[in-house]
Amino acid sequence: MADLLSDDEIETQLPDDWTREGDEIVRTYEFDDYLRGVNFAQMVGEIAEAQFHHPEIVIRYAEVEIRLTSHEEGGITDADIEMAGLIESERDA
Ligand SMILES: C[C@H](O)[C@H](O)[C@H]1CNC2=NC(N)=NC(=O)C2=N1
Repeated sequence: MADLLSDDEIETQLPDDWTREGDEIVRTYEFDDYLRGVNFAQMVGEIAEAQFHHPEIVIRYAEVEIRLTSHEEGGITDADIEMAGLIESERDA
């Protein structure tokens, strides 16, 4: 059971371009077209399965919103921060 992060820990550990919204960390990625977003969502899903830590993924036209929280802990933990970092590194790949 991971510990909930403090407000300061979240603030300092949140990757660039991610924002905190209550018990979630959020980022919206923009794409040139819809299917690039769909493909990105698939990649995020694969990371989620590997990590066994699953975000909410909202696929819109030319953008994908990712929301992360640790449901069992009821807030933001290291698992969320780590997942955001993994998504960022895949996005940059
Ligand atoms: C039973 C529970 O859903 C599982 O242990 C995992 C699956 N994926 C999960 N994903 C997220 N974001 N939070 C969880 O607490 C979580 N729990």
